[in-house]
Amino acid sequence: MEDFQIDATVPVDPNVTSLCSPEIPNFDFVSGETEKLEIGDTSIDDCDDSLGDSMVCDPNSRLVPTGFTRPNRTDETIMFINAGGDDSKVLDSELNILRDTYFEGGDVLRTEESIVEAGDFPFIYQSARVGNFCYRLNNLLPGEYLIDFHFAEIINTNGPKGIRVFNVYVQDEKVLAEFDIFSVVGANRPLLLVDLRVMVMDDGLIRVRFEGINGSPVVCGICLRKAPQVSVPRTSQDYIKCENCATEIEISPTRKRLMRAKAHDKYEKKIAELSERYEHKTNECHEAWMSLTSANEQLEKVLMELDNKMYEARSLDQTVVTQADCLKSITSKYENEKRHWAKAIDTLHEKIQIMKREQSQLSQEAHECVEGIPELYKMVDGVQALVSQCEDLKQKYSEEQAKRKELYNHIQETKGNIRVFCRCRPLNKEETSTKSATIVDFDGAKDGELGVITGNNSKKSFKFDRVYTPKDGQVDVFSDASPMVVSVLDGYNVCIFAYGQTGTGKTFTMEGTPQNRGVNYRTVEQLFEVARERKETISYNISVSVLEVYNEQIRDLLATSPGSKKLEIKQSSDGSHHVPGLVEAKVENINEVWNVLQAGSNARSVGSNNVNEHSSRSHCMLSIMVKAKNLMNGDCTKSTLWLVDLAGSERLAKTDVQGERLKEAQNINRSLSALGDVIYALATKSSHIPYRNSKLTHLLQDSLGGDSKTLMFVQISPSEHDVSETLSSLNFATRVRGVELGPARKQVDTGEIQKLKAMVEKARHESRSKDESIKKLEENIQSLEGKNKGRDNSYRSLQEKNKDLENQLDSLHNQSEKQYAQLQERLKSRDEICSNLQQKIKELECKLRERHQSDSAAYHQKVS
Ligand SMILES: Nc1ncnc2c1ncn2[C@@H]1O[C@H](COP(=O)(O)OP(=O)(O)OP(=O)(O)O)[C@@H](O)[C@H]1O
Repeated sequence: MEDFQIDATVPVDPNVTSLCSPEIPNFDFVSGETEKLEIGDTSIDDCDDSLGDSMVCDPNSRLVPTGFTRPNRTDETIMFINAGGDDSKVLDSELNILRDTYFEGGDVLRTEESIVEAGDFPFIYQSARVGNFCYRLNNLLPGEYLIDFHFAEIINTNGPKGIRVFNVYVQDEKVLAEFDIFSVVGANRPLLLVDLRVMVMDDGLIRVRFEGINGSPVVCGICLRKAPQVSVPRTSQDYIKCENCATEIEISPTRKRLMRAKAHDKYEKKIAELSERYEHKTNECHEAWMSLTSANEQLEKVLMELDNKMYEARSLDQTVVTQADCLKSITSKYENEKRHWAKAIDTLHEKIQIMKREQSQLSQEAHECVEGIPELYKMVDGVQALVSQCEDLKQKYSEEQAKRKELYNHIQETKGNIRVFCRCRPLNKEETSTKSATIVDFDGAKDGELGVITGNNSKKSFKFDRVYTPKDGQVDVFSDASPMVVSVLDGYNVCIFAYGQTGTGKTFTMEGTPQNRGVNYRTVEQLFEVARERKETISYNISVSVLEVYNEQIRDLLATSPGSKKLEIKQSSDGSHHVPGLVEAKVENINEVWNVLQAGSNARSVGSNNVNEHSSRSHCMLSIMVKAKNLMNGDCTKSTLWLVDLAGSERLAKTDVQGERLKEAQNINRSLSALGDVIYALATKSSHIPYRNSKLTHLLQDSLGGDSKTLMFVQISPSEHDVSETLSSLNFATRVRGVELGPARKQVDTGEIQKLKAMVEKARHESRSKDESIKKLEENIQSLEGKNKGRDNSYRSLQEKNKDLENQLDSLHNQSEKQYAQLQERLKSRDEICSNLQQKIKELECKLRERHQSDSAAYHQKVS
């Protein structure tokens, strides 16, 4: 390798001069086509200086150094191969070297680009062999040859530097180590390494091998020349030729020795000097190389940093843009929220105004209420006074009622607990048609007197509590009976029965007709009316039973399934009598009562061919049970009203009946006699009252005697044909009434009765007026209390509402303020972040600029 000396033709570039890898000590690169690096060059003048004046004109003293010739293509060129081999030229026609040239490996690349500084052979640089490859040049004559290598980075100019670092071997000796074309000349520039001296041995073979270290080797062309003969100064001869005149000057042996010694010294000196220079240059090259490498590295780093900074700047830009967008959206959101909250605040303000108005109104109302409180207190006092008055009145009323009851009872008693009303029916159609005479005289009827013409112009007079002529209607009859009826509501047992001959109007008086309702219906009607009147003080519970007694058998007329079970009269523990199993229909109003009565009437007709016939043979009994509760004092009473339509009284006397009819007649007779006996025993205050002699009296036991009141309707016929029956009935009635009261007692009664009546009326009137005033007072109190309560409630509710609204308002206000503050804070923090970011960006930009400037300066500095 030390034998090779190379001239390199490189473009004139002020920045690139004489660069050489330290690993290639034998290569010199000469800048410029015309310039020569005169390493080891010696001129004849130097010889003259060294040899003295006598040597100046000696031509042999001009020695031309070898190995540093320009690569001109002269006759000594054997062949010229470009990388592809297609443009290769073999200049030595005697040798067929091209045919024996082998290329192994690598690829050929071509380009149309031309390199202007390529000298006489631009075409060489338009193709290149790339990759690891080898040339084998055969059939060369033994001897020395010179090889030129043509390189150019034209093929892969755009690739990064340093990827094509390679070694070159000639004859298996490394002639180029880690050779990098780009680092020497850069891109698109030719590089010519010339005059690699190679010795061809007897085999006539030259092997040139390219191997990459980093990337692929590149070569554009190879030129092979014969090495010129080295001109040796003719120091061995005795003569030297003058360079000016070509005169041969004879040299003496001494001088010759001297000259030789001198030349020897001179050359040695020159060699030493050259060695020194060479060493120095090598060091310089090494340093330059090192500095270039470090500069490159630094440049790399700087560029990397620059890239990083650029990337950072770009990312920061993007961040800034994103932040700005985010900020914009936040701002718009904030604006929207601001608008929303402003609207909400406006609404709240409106609400506050409304609420304030309401509050002031409420306050006003409250003030009014407060102002009205004394009045209210007065009213309350008044109400309290009224309440106490009311209580007082209630007490008085109770007392009055008790008194009234007592008086009423007293009146009833004075009238007689057993009262007898006589009623005469009109002549019926038959009697009228037969022009039957009327034997009843009603002249004293108003005074309860009745006369019956018995015949022979004799007249028998009777006196009763009331006498009703045929003209008297049902209303007249009931008006007298009603006070007794009302007694049942006062807790007295009452018994009303109709007695008389068949067809004299018993049923008519008791039941009546739908157009002319009788005592039964009117009694119950009155009971409900009075009960309704007294409902504030007394509550009544009324139930009804309907039954009949036929042949001493009790039959429930309200029983839905007339049972086979025999109904019996039982005595309760409290002494009252009742019939277990008897239907007691609870009635609330008169319509229900009417339905019950109708049901009883219908049941009575069942199983009978002739209703009237049957009715005359049985006792029809309507029992009205009254349970009363005094709401003022809690007193309870239980009383019964019996309304009895007795069987015809004439049955036994009139006919001489047999069998069943006789039995009926006997039963009727017995029961009516028993009734008479009981009434008689009561009147005479007998120790034993024979109630149990018949089912009729047994059933009526509780309503006959004691405090109970009895009313008997004795029904008579006006017809002369019924005179005996009429007299019989009137006698029976007289017996009942007469024995009971006696005429003297009745007489005494008249004045007192009037007096008591007036008292009762007065008491009743007072009681009613007091009741009314109490009611009114109570109503007033209630309404006042209600109003007061309502006002209190409304005031309270309004106050609560007001409080609620105020609380809501406060909370809303607080909430909105909090949110507003939060939003402001967020906005502030966003602003700060933004400004910080902007500041950072600015700083970074500044830094980047500074870094860029400093780096570029440093780079420039380094490069320069
Ligand atoms: N005061 C009166 N005014 C008009 N008609 C009457 C009066 N009293 C009875 N009558 C009529 O006389 C007839 C017989 O009356 P009612 O049937 O009531 O008699 P009675 O005594 O019940 O008979 P019985 O004992 O057979 O049941 C009926 O048609 C009735 O309308």
